[in-house]
Amino acid sequence: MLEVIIIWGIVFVSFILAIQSRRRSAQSLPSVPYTLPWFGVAIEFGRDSVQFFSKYRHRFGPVFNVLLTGLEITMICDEEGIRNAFRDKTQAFGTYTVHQQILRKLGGVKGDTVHLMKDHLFPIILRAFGTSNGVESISPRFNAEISTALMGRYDSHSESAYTTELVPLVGHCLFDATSRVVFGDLFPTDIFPDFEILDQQLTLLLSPIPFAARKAMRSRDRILRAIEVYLQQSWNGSSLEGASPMANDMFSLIRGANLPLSDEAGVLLSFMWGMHSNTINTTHWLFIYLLSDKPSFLRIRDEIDSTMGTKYGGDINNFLSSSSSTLRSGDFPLLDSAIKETLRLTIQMSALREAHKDTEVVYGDGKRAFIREGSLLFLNVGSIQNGGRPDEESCQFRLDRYLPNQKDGTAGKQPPFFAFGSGAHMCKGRSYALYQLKVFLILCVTLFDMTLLDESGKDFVGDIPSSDPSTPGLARPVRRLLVRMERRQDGKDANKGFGNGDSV
Ligand code: HEM
Repeated sequence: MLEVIIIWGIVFVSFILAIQSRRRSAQSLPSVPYTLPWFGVAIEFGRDSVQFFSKYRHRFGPVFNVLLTGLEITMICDEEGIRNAFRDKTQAFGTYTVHQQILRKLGGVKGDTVHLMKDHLFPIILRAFGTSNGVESISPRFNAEISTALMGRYDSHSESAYTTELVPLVGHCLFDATSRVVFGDLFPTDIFPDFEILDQQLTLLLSPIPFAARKAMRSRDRILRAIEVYLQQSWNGSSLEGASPMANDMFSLIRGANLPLSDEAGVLLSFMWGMHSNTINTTHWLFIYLLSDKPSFLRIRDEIDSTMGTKYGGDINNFLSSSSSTLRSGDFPLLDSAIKETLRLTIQMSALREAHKDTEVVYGDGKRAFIREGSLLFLNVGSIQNGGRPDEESCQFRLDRYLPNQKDGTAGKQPPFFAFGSGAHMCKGRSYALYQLKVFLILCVTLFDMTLLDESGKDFVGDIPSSDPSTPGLARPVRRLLVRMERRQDGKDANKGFGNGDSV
């Protein structure tokens, strides 16, 4: 009997809170209606977040409130509003909540390590991965590791051509290379399949029903155990054997915080997720867009072949041993545009903020959205970057959209681009991310003829596979695609020195 009274009591209080919350929201912004107290719009949002935004943006305009698992969130789908929230002139917004969720649920961290991460580790990450000097210092090792990873996979097949799944090809090469660059050769790169599951199921893991993500939790636990073993074996009291200076600086701070070993591993896992997930997914999409569109692919290949010939004497080894600054000099403008276009289309939404005080966000043509202290703000970058409706031109992949000085004047009409965020919390690893994307694509295109295949191994025809609508960060394709890799017979000069065990 007592239990029944308690349960009814909870239900009653939830309803009152829900009604009050609706009344309060109604004073300022429109609210998406819901029937389930506390859960709010969770089911509709979780099923297809892209459709959710498109529907309610159309109905309520670009700024509206939702109740999502007990949290009152203001959704902003407006360029001016997003720009202003990123700029955060009144310093009203923080990122504590989102980092805490990542550390707790993805990293399994039990203690409070958000300040360690934000205030101490992020500046180190920015110096190493967000500046040209930082990337310059790690690029020689990255070039060597990525070539070994790519050619190692090719050499392990006896035939001159082999077929493989696109996701593991891209994922393994980038994951292995960057993990070794940062953490050294002792790092257990064989955790990649578990990392992939964790990334795939992240939305479920972050949801209030994490038991639905049991598979991801098991993967997380296996990864944590492997990182713990790595730390125990490679830490010699002052450095991690073979690791980069940035990893040593980071880990010295983590060790200095006197955390249990499991939390140390969890902090590293959270960092690793930020370092790999978006980069791997973007590279994956870049290949899908280019390989499914032959004319675009051939234009990119011509650009790469021609620059390889004129600037690097037709030898990819010269390219790999050159300074990373040469890649920033605008020698591959079409490739730069293709990467930006891929990011524009695939980043669905990117930023969550909490309001430390009552404030306002100016949006549209001067409208003001009132944001109450304690509520959350969701900056829905995807809806302003890619138009949101499949019939719109801005939803199509256009290789030269971001080419500078377009003759037809379209450069002036480029859609907004916030794939790396903006303002104080802009991505700390953006320079390294772009560097990896470029080098990997240039290597693949120079050394291989690549053909995209469908699940049955036939040449891929038709539309670009749709993305998983439940992933709120960077889109993931729902279809499994294969790729045939065959050593290029033309452009032999650029190929020289590669294959059959030769290394850079
Ligand atoms: C294509 C690859 C990448 C994309 C699209 C990307 C995108 C983003 C975005 C949209 C944010 C959120 C900004 C915000 O909340 O306002 C972010 C934050 C961050 N990114 Fe990246 N990222 C990429 C690669 C990387 C890499 C390689 C690293 C290296 C470790 C990295 C480290 C970080 C960190 C530490 C933050 C948190 C910044 C803060 O809250 O101050 N990212 N990234």
